[in-house]
Amino acid sequence: MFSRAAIRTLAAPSSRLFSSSSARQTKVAVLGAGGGIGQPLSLLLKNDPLVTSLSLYDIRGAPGVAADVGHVDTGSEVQGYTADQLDEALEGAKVIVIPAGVPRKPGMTRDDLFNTNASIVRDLAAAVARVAPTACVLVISNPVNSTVPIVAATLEKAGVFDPKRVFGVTTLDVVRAARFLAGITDASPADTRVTVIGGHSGATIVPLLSQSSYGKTVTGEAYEKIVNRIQFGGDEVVKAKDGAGSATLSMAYAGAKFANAVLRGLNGEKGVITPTFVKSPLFADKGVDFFSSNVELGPNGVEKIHPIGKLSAEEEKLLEACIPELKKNIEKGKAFVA
Ligand SMILES: NC(=O)c1ccc[n+]([C@@H]2O[C@H](COP(=O)([O-])OP(=O)(O)OC[C@H]3O[C@@H](n4cnc5c(N)ncnc54)[C@H](O)[C@@H]3O)[C@@H](O)[C@H]2O)c1
Ligand SMILES: O=C(O)C[C@H](O)C(=O)O
Repeated sequence: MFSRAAIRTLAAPSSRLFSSSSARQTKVAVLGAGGGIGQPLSLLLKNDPLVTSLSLYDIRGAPGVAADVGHVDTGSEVQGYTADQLDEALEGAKVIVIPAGVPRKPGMTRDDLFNTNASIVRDLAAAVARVAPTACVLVISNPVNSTVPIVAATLEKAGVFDPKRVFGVTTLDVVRAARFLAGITDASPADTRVTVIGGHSGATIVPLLSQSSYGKTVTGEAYEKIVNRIQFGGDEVVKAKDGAGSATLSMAYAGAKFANAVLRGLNGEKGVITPTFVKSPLFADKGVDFFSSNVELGPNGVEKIHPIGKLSAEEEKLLEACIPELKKNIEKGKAFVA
């Protein structure tokens, strides 16, 4: 049915999504694995050659997802855990991805999710502090601008916070920016990478189009439009899903891509650089001590936080609008734990 070459192609791991360095391999845990993001994310992680063991936890449905994903013919072992098995799920995990929590419905902001998701994320972080205190924690649950400070403050309270190992996953903004820019320039998304800084909601999302060779050709109304689309891409999906949730498939792709970058860094690969929302000195003097910017990943997590570089006048204005909102979101997260 298939030629030898075709069989080889089918068996090869996806080179588009995952890059693989020679592997010191790793146990990865997904908390919220039964959800809209958790399921496809688990499938994609099963296909990542850097993952040796996949631990799937949710308050409902994870054993079923694990049984299903576990039949995929890649090398990693998969185990599912029920609501009362969180500690077992975290045992030995080096990377922990958290998409647990409720998604938006039309008309809601990400901040409207705070009341439900803050305590979910805090309780998961407390378990991480207890069982896997040196793991890298990748936070997807919204509102990311507040949930990352919640995770950091919870780990800090337990005396195990390492700013190099807590990440807000803002990769979907980067993925969207590349896709949308490719759409209006007819270039390949591989050539339209855009650094996106700030946070992960509306005005706190600041795309630096001026730093991209294709991006800087976009001006006037087209510029206003694409910035708005990158900042509010999430709303587009929420509206189209019409009450059935928010981005899950593109988020799973983005989450797997970022997890692979972290794994490559942990494996000692050099030059792994991507935007992510971390404890950062860049705008600490303005009271914003978590910020997304290009970060080099390495064997300990964050290796180096890159400066934001030169901004256009429009980007300076976007940044001005970002800072006060981000500050409010971060303070809300910290206050919740304090
Ligand atoms: N960072 C981003 O770019 C980004 C993108 C999309 C969605 N999100 C966010 O990700 C979160 C999840 O979205 P979704 O569409 O997968 O939602 P979903 O409702 O489909 O899935 C959430 C899962 O979390 C589980 N869960 C709830 N409480 C839990 C707990 N205490 N421990 C473990 N699991 C728990 C639920 O059982 C469910 O399976 C939302 O907060 C959403 O806003 C973030
Ligand atoms: O929009 C949302 O609520 C989900 C996510 O943050 C997104 O950007 O798609």
